[in-house]
Amino acid sequence: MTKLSVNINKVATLRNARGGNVPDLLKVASDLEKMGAQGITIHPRPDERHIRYQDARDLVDVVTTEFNIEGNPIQKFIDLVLETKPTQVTLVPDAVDAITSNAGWDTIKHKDFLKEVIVEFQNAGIRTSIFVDPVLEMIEGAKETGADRIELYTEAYADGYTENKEEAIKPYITAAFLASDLGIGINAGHDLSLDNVAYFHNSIPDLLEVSIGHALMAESLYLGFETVVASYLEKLQ
Ligand SMILES: CC(=O)[C@@H](O)[C@H](O)COP(=O)(O)O
Ligand SMILES: NCC(=O)COP(=O)(O)O
Repeated sequence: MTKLSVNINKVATLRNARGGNVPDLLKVASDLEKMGAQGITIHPRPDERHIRYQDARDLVDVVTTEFNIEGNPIQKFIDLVLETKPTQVTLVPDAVDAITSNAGWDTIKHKDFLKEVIVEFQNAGIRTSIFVDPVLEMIEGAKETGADRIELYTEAYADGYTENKEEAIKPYITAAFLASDLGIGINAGHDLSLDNVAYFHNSIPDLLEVSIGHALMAESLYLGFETVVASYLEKLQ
């Protein structure tokens, strides 16, 4: 079964816009779980543009499904994850000033660093995932790092979906089969949406989790959280 983990970064964006606590991030996370979300994902960036480090500390006592914290493993992030001990940590190599996550890891070049960080999280009982492009050498490199899972970076799939979905999905299928052969769990995320998620899910074997935020929030502005979450769950059956 593929779990839906809802990324609530953009709820924090709206909250921060007025400096208060509306919408209440903790209540939204809890309500999303009541509506069927099987995980909550956050990505506390160094500039705390949306999710704040304190949000992670508060959410760990609220989230009852799977709690996934994503981020670039700078020391401040490592310390936060070891302090809060979420279900999963997803390591993302994005630059501090990146408008959003925009690259997968070079798991060959950064093997030693990733191995060291991953062991530290695993020793704390935290499942580890690393954000990668669907490139076979990077999947093989991910195996070498000891990560429990990979998260396939799906922006390229989403970009190509409308034009030619059969072509857009090809590298992801190949990468997924290799990951499965290597015994690595498969997550996926970035720019997945109600339009493109079903085809991805139906094409990728052993897909354990999708984390979806930006599109889900935009879709919910029109349709509401309950309808949108239910639609995602139906497409992930
Ligand atoms: C890693 C990834 O693709 C997303 O999880 C990321 O959290 C999106 O970040 P923003 O919400 O800041 O665009
Ligand atoms: N890891 C992907 C994620 O959490 C959400 O990405 P997006 O749906 O906001 O692009």
